[in-house]
Amino acid sequence: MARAADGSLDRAENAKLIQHIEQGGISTLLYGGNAIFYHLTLAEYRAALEMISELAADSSLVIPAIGPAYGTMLDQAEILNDFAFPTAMVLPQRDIVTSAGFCTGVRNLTQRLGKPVVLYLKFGGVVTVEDAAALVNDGHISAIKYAVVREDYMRDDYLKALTEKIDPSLILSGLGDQPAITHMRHFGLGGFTTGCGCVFPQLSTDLLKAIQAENWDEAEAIRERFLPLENLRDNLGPITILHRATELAGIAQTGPISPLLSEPAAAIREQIAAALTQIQQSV
Ligand SMILES: N[C@@H](CC=O)C(=O)O
Repeated sequence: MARAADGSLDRAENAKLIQHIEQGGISTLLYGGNAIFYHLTLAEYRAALEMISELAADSSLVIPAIGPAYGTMLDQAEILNDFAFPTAMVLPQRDIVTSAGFCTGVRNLTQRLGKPVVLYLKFGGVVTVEDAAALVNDGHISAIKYAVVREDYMRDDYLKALTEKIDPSLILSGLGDQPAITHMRHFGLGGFTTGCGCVFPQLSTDLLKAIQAENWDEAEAIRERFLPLENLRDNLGPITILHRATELAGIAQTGPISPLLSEPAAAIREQIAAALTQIQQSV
Protein backbone atom coordinates (compact mmCIF):
# COMPACT_ATOMS: atom_id res chain seq x y z
CA MET A 1 0.00 0.00 0.00
CA ALA A 2 1.41 3.35 -1.04
CA ARG A 3 2.10 6.12 1.47
CA ALA A 4 2.94 9.77 0.87
CA ALA A 5 6.21 11.26 2.14
CA ASP A 6 4.47 12.29 5.39
CA GLY A 7 3.41 8.68 5.98
CA SER A 8 -0.27 9.19 5.19
CA LEU A 9 -2.06 6.80 2.81
CA ASP A 10 -1.66 8.09 -0.72
CA ARG A 11 -4.92 7.76 -2.62
CA ALA A 12 -3.58 8.67 -6.07
CA GLU A 13 -0.64 6.27 -5.88
CA ASN A 14 -2.78 3.45 -4.50
CA ALA A 15 -5.16 4.00 -7.41
CA LYS A 16 -2.26 3.53 -9.84
CA LEU A 17 -1.20 0.34 -8.09
CA ILE A 18 -4.71 -1.13 -8.03
CA GLN A 19 -5.28 -0.31 -11.70
CA HIS A 20 -1.94 -1.86 -12.66
CA ILE A 21 -2.83 -5.09 -10.86
CA GLU A 22 -6.36 -5.21 -12.27
CA GLN A 23 -5.17 -4.46 -15.82
CA GLY A 24 -2.85 -7.45 -15.52
CA GLY A 25 -5.86 -9.71 -15.08
CA ILE A 26 -5.92 -10.10 -11.29
CA SER A 27 -9.40 -9.65 -9.85
CA THR A 28 -8.86 -10.45 -6.17
CA LEU A 29 -7.02 -7.86 -4.09
CA LEU A 30 -5.82 -9.17 -0.76
CA TYR A 31 -4.58 -6.53 1.67
CA GLY A 32 -2.46 -8.41 4.21
CA GLY A 33 1.23 -8.73 4.99
CA ASN A 34 2.62 -7.16 1.81
CA ALA A 35 0.27 -4.21 2.27
CA ILE A 36 1.61 -3.95 5.85
CA PHE A 37 -1.88 -4.10 7.34
CA TYR A 38 -0.32 -5.39 10.58
CA HIS A 39 0.89 -1.94 11.56
CA LEU A 40 -2.09 0.26 10.73
CA THR A 41 -3.52 2.42 13.49
CA LEU A 42 -7.27 2.08 14.01
CA ALA A 43 -7.84 5.43 12.29
CA GLU A 44 -5.70 4.30 9.36
CA TYR A 45 -7.62 1.02 9.22
CA ARG A 46 -10.86 2.89 8.51
CA ALA A 47 -9.12 5.19 6.03
CA ALA A 48 -7.52 2.21 4.25
CA LEU A 49 -10.84 0.37 4.00
CA GLU A 50 -12.54 3.47 2.61
CA MET A 51 -9.76 3.96 0.10
CA ILE A 52 -9.52 0.41 -1.22
CA SER A 53 -13.30 -0.05 -1.38
CA GLU A 54 -13.58 3.11 -3.46
CA LEU A 55 -10.59 2.53 -5.72
CA ALA A 56 -11.01 -1.13 -6.67
CA ALA A 57 -13.06 -1.99 -9.73
CA ASP A 58 -16.61 -3.19 -9.03
CA SER A 59 -15.62 -6.52 -10.55
CA SER A 60 -12.71 -6.99 -8.11
CA LEU A 61 -13.02 -8.97 -4.91
CA VAL A 62 -11.28 -7.00 -2.16
CA ILE A 63 -10.25 -8.79 1.04
CA PRO A 64 -8.75 -6.75 3.87
CA ALA A 65 -6.85 -8.41 6.68
CA ILE A 66 -7.82 -8.20 10.33
CA GLY A 67 -5.73 -8.68 13.47
CA PRO A 68 -3.44 -10.33 14.35
CA ALA A 69 -3.90 -9.45 18.05
CA TYR A 70 -7.31 -10.42 19.43
CA GLY A 71 -8.05 -6.95 20.79
CA THR A 72 -7.07 -5.39 17.47
CA MET A 73 -9.35 -7.84 15.67
CA LEU A 74 -12.33 -6.91 17.78
CA ASP A 75 -11.74 -3.16 17.40
CA GLN A 76 -11.23 -3.58 13.65
CA ALA A 77 -14.36 -5.75 13.36
CA GLU A 78 -16.49 -2.78 14.44
CA ILE A 79 -14.95 -0.71 11.65
CA LEU A 80 -15.18 -3.53 9.10
CA ASN A 81 -18.90 -3.84 9.81
CA ASP A 82 -19.39 -0.39 8.26
CA PHE A 83 -18.21 -1.80 4.92
CA ALA A 84 -19.48 -4.44 2.50
CA PHE A 85 -16.35 -6.60 2.12
CA PRO A 86 -17.60 -10.19 1.74
CA THR A 87 -14.85 -11.59 3.95
CA ALA A 88 -11.68 -10.60 5.80
CA MET A 89 -8.41 -12.44 6.31
CA VAL A 90 -7.25 -13.25 9.83
CA LEU A 91 -3.55 -12.43 9.92
CA PRO A 92 -1.32 -15.10 11.45
CA GLN A 93 0.29 -14.99 14.84
CA ARG A 94 2.55 -17.73 16.15
CA ASP A 95 3.15 -16.63 19.70
CA ILE A 96 0.64 -16.13 22.48
CA VAL A 97 -1.88 -18.43 20.82
CA THR A 98 -3.04 -21.99 21.27
CA SER A 99 -4.90 -23.85 18.55
CA ALA A 100 -8.12 -24.16 20.55
CA GLY A 101 -7.91 -20.57 21.75
CA PHE A 102 -7.27 -19.26 18.25
CA CYS A 103 -10.35 -21.09 17.01
CA THR A 104 -12.47 -19.59 19.78
CA GLY A 105 -11.22 -16.18 18.65
CA VAL A 106 -12.16 -16.91 15.04
CA ARG A 107 -15.63 -18.07 16.09
CA ASN A 108 -16.17 -14.90 18.13
CA LEU A 109 -14.91 -12.80 15.25
CA THR A 110 -17.16 -14.35 12.60
CA GLN A 111 -20.11 -13.94 14.95
CA ARG A 112 -19.37 -10.22 15.22
CA LEU A 113 -18.80 -9.86 11.48
CA GLY A 114 -21.73 -12.03 10.47
CA LYS A 115 -19.56 -13.57 7.76
CA PRO A 116 -16.81 -16.16 7.40
CA VAL A 117 -13.13 -15.23 7.26
CA VAL A 118 -10.05 -16.31 5.32
CA LEU A 119 -7.81 -18.38 7.56
CA TYR A 120 -4.15 -17.58 6.95
CA LEU A 121 -2.04 -20.57 7.98
CA LYS A 122 1.58 -19.45 7.99
CA PHE A 123 3.11 -21.68 10.65
CA GLY A 124 2.80 -25.47 10.57
CA GLY A 125 0.71 -26.94 13.36
CA VAL A 126 -0.17 -23.69 15.19
CA VAL A 127 -3.75 -24.52 14.24
CA THR A 128 -4.27 -28.28 14.28
CA VAL A 129 -5.77 -30.01 11.27
CA GLU A 130 -8.77 -31.04 13.37
CA ASP A 131 -9.40 -27.50 14.60
CA ALA A 132 -9.06 -26.03 11.09
CA ALA A 133 -11.47 -28.64 9.73
CA ALA A 134 -13.98 -27.92 12.50
CA LEU A 135 -13.90 -24.19 11.67
CA VAL A 136 -14.52 -25.01 8.01
CA ASN A 137 -17.29 -27.50 8.74
CA ASP A 138 -19.04 -25.02 11.03
CA GLY A 139 -19.08 -22.36 8.29
CA HIS A 140 -16.54 -19.93 9.76
CA ILE A 141 -14.06 -20.07 6.90
CA SER A 142 -14.43 -18.69 3.35
CA ALA A 143 -10.96 -19.89 2.25
CA ILE A 144 -7.58 -20.89 3.64
CA LYS A 145 -4.39 -19.13 2.57
CA TYR A 146 -1.73 -21.78 3.09
CA ALA A 147 1.73 -20.25 3.45
CA VAL A 148 3.93 -22.63 5.42
CA VAL A 149 7.50 -22.49 4.07
CA ARG A 150 9.07 -25.90 3.31
CA GLU A 151 12.48 -26.97 2.02
CA ASP A 152 10.68 -29.29 -0.38
CA TYR A 153 7.11 -28.34 -1.17
CA MET A 154 6.32 -31.90 -2.24
CA ARG A 155 6.93 -33.06 1.33
CA ASP A 156 4.36 -31.40 3.53
CA ASP A 157 2.51 -33.68 5.93
CA TYR A 158 0.52 -30.82 7.45
CA LEU A 159 -0.83 -29.71 4.08
CA LYS A 160 -1.51 -33.31 3.08
CA ALA A 161 -3.50 -33.87 6.28
CA LEU A 162 -5.43 -30.62 5.73
CA THR A 163 -6.40 -31.68 2.20
CA GLU A 164 -7.63 -35.01 3.52
CA LYS A 165 -10.08 -33.27 5.86
CA ILE A 166 -10.90 -30.06 3.95
CA ASP A 167 -11.94 -29.63 0.32
CA PRO A 168 -8.57 -28.67 -1.30
CA SER A 169 -10.28 -26.23 -3.66
CA LEU A 170 -10.98 -24.10 -0.58
CA ILE A 171 -7.25 -23.89 0.15
CA LEU A 172 -5.07 -21.43 -1.77
CA SER A 173 -1.33 -21.64 -2.09
CA GLY A 174 -0.26 -18.55 -0.17
CA LEU A 175 3.46 -18.19 -0.81
CA GLY A 176 3.54 -16.52 -4.17
CA ASP A 177 4.44 -17.91 -7.55
CA GLN A 178 7.20 -20.30 -6.45
CA PRO A 179 5.30 -23.18 -4.76
CA ALA A 180 2.08 -22.51 -6.69
CA ILE A 181 2.66 -25.26 -9.27
CA THR A 182 3.45 -27.94 -6.69
CA HIS A 183 0.61 -26.88 -4.40
CA MET A 184 -1.97 -26.88 -7.18
CA ARG A 185 -0.70 -29.84 -9.18
CA HIS A 186 0.15 -32.26 -6.40
CA PHE A 187 -2.10 -31.17 -3.53
CA GLY A 188 -5.06 -29.97 -5.63
CA LEU A 189 -5.18 -26.48 -4.11
CA GLY A 190 -7.67 -24.11 -5.71
CA GLY A 191 -5.38 -21.22 -6.68
CA PHE A 192 -2.53 -19.10 -5.39
CA THR A 193 -1.82 -15.67 -3.99
CA THR A 194 1.09 -13.60 -5.21
CA GLY A 195 3.16 -10.68 -4.02
CA CYS A 196 5.15 -10.34 -7.25
CA GLY A 197 1.80 -10.08 -9.00
CA CYS A 198 1.72 -6.47 -7.76
CA VAL A 199 4.63 -5.79 -10.10
CA PHE A 200 4.06 -8.39 -12.84
CA PRO A 201 0.34 -9.17 -12.69
CA GLN A 202 0.17 -10.40 -16.28
CA LEU A 203 2.90 -12.93 -15.56
CA SER A 204 1.01 -14.25 -12.51
CA THR A 205 -2.18 -14.44 -14.54
CA ASP A 206 -0.31 -16.37 -17.24
CA LEU A 207 1.06 -18.72 -14.58
CA LEU A 208 -2.43 -19.40 -13.23
CA LYS A 209 -3.76 -20.07 -16.73
CA ALA A 210 -0.85 -22.40 -17.54
CA ILE A 211 -1.45 -24.36 -14.33
CA GLN A 212 -5.19 -24.56 -14.94
CA ALA A 213 -4.51 -25.78 -18.49
CA GLU A 214 -1.96 -28.26 -17.10
CA ASN A 215 0.72 -26.79 -19.37
CA TRP A 216 3.41 -27.71 -16.90
CA ASP A 217 6.44 -26.77 -19.01
CA GLU A 218 5.02 -23.33 -19.66
CA ALA A 219 4.09 -22.90 -15.99
CA GLU A 220 7.60 -23.87 -14.94
CA ALA A 221 9.14 -21.40 -17.42
CA ILE A 222 6.96 -18.59 -16.04
CA ARG A 223 7.80 -19.53 -12.45
CA GLU A 224 11.50 -19.27 -13.24
CA ARG A 225 11.08 -15.76 -14.67
CA PHE A 226 10.07 -14.52 -11.23
CA LEU A 227 13.22 -15.88 -9.58
CA PRO A 228 15.45 -12.77 -9.68
CA LEU A 229 12.95 -10.82 -7.58
CA GLU A 230 11.76 -13.76 -5.48
CA ASN A 231 15.34 -14.68 -4.52
CA LEU A 232 15.91 -11.13 -3.29
CA ARG A 233 12.64 -11.20 -1.37
CA ASP A 234 13.50 -14.58 0.20
CA ASN A 235 16.94 -13.42 1.27
CA LEU A 236 16.29 -9.82 2.26
CA GLY A 237 12.66 -9.55 3.28
CA PRO A 238 9.63 -10.21 1.10
CA ILE A 239 7.59 -7.20 2.16
CA THR A 240 10.18 -4.43 2.02
CA ILE A 241 11.73 -5.63 -1.23
CA LEU A 242 8.30 -5.81 -2.85
CA HIS A 243 7.32 -2.39 -1.53
CA ARG A 244 10.39 -0.81 -3.11
CA ALA A 245 10.26 -2.97 -6.26
CA THR A 246 6.77 -1.68 -6.98
CA GLU A 247 8.13 1.86 -6.99
CA LEU A 248 11.32 1.06 -8.90
CA ALA A 249 9.24 -0.65 -11.58
CA GLY A 250 7.50 2.68 -12.13
CA ILE A 251 4.06 1.44 -11.10
CA ALA A 252 3.40 3.81 -8.20
CA GLN A 253 5.31 5.89 -5.67
CA THR A 254 4.91 3.52 -2.75
CA GLY A 255 6.63 5.93 -0.36
CA PRO A 256 8.14 5.28 3.06
CA ILE A 257 8.02 1.85 4.62
CA SER A 258 6.15 1.62 7.90
CA PRO A 259 8.07 1.13 11.11
CA LEU A 260 8.57 -1.70 12.33
CA LEU A 261 10.01 -2.51 8.92
CA SER A 262 12.80 -0.58 7.26
CA GLU A 263 14.02 0.73 3.95
CA PRO A 264 16.42 -1.48 1.93
CA ALA A 265 19.90 0.07 1.61
CA ALA A 266 20.91 1.81 -1.63
CA ALA A 267 22.98 -1.18 -2.77
CA ILE A 268 19.95 -3.41 -2.31
CA ARG A 269 17.78 -1.02 -4.29
CA GLU A 270 20.26 -1.40 -7.15
CA GLN A 271 19.86 -5.17 -6.92
CA ILE A 272 16.08 -4.79 -7.00
CA ALA A 273 16.31 -2.62 -10.11
CA ALA A 274 18.59 -5.19 -11.77
CA ALA A 275 16.18 -8.00 -10.91
CA LEU A 276 13.28 -6.04 -12.41
CA THR A 277 15.22 -5.47 -15.61
CA GLN A 278 16.10 -9.15 -15.81
CA ILE A 279 12.44 -10.14 -15.48
CA GLN A 280 11.25 -7.48 -17.94
CA GLN A 281 13.78 -8.68 -20.51
CA SER A 282 12.71 -12.31 -20.06
CA VAL A 283 9.05 -11.62 -20.87
N1 LIG B 1 3.31 -14.06 0.58
C1 LIG B 1 3.25 -14.33 -0.81
C2 LIG B 1 1.86 -14.35 -1.33
C3 LIG B 1 1.12 -13.16 -1.03
O1 LIG B 1 -0.07 -13.11 -1.06
C4 LIG B 1 4.06 -13.32 -1.56
O2 LIG B 1 4.37 -12.30 -0.97
O3 LIG B 1 4.35 -13.54 -2.72
